[in-house]
Amino acid sequence: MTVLEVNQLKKAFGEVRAVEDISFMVNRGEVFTIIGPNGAGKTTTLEMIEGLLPPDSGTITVSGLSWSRNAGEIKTKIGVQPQSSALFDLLTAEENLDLFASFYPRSKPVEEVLGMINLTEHRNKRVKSMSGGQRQRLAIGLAMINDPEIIFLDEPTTGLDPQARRNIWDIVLQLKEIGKTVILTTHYMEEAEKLSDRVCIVDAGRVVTLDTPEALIGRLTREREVRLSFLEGADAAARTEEALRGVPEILRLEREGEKLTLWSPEPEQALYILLGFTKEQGFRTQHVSIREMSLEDVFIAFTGKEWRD
Ligand SMILES: Nc1ncnc2c1ncn2[C@@H]1O[C@H](COP(=O)(O)OP(=O)(O)OP(=O)(O)O)[C@@H](O)[C@H]1O
Repeated sequence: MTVLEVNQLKKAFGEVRAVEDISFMVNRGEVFTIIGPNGAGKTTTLEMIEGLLPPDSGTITVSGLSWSRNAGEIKTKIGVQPQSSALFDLLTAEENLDLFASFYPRSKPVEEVLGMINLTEHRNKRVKSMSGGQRQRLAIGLAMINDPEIIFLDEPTTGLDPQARRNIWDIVLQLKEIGKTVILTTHYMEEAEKLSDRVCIVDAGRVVTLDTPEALIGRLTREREVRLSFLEGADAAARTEEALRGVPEILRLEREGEKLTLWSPEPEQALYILLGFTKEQGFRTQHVSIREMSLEDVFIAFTGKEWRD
């Protein structure tokens, strides 16, 4: 069931065409991640969906409602993670949650939210003495205080250390478990791959591709990189390289000393041929690996830009 539908959104700031044409639909209960290079239009898109910025054209439907007619109702259905700078520094975690809860006619018990964001023990800690990770968790808590259907998290893990980042992943997965829809942006590829049901890649204000991480990776060329090295050293590697030239399953070969790398659309078959030859010659191989494609390869293939991490 669709909970969010975005159709042909456009937004310009003077000469800057931040969002050219963005359309997508999000299903209930999914983690939907928007990724893209710097300035691709991700934040502008989120701000339009969140009702903070009016689009120049296009439509946004949240659970069948539109901002122009049902703004009050939409506000009860969405939760937006505030910038951690918007938290009240002198208030405790619990006081911040109480305050935000008072803005809504209906809210989730503060106790429950503290548990979900793993701040029960720190409920009486003031924001100003919290770590970056604790502040981000509190910001996510504020986004869920009105028990919304859709939760927007704009780069919730940027600048956090790996452990703090993982703690945030746990919260996202818990939200998914209880049936919430999460719209996420991130600059971390591993995060997008791990958390998302579907990933939408935007570039220059347009959707360039949208699918599950697995399907996106599967759409790339089936060529795989196979690496190995030879215990007998460079000579054995050179002789194997020579023997494999012209094998139809092997598209390309590169050698550096005792290390050999090859590219093949049928890596298992290529390895079978290669190992047949090395066995015959009495060469011993080690560090054999087939590199799998990742979301990072998808990103580079679709945007032509390196991923920044
Ligand atoms: N209020 C504004 N006034 C003028 N230009 C803006 C404004 N907000 C965004 N832009 C411009 O619109 C483009 C898209 O910006 P946006 O912040 O949506 O990109 P983003 O994909 O979120 O980028 P990042 O990954 O760097 O956060 C950029 O060129 C940006 O400079």
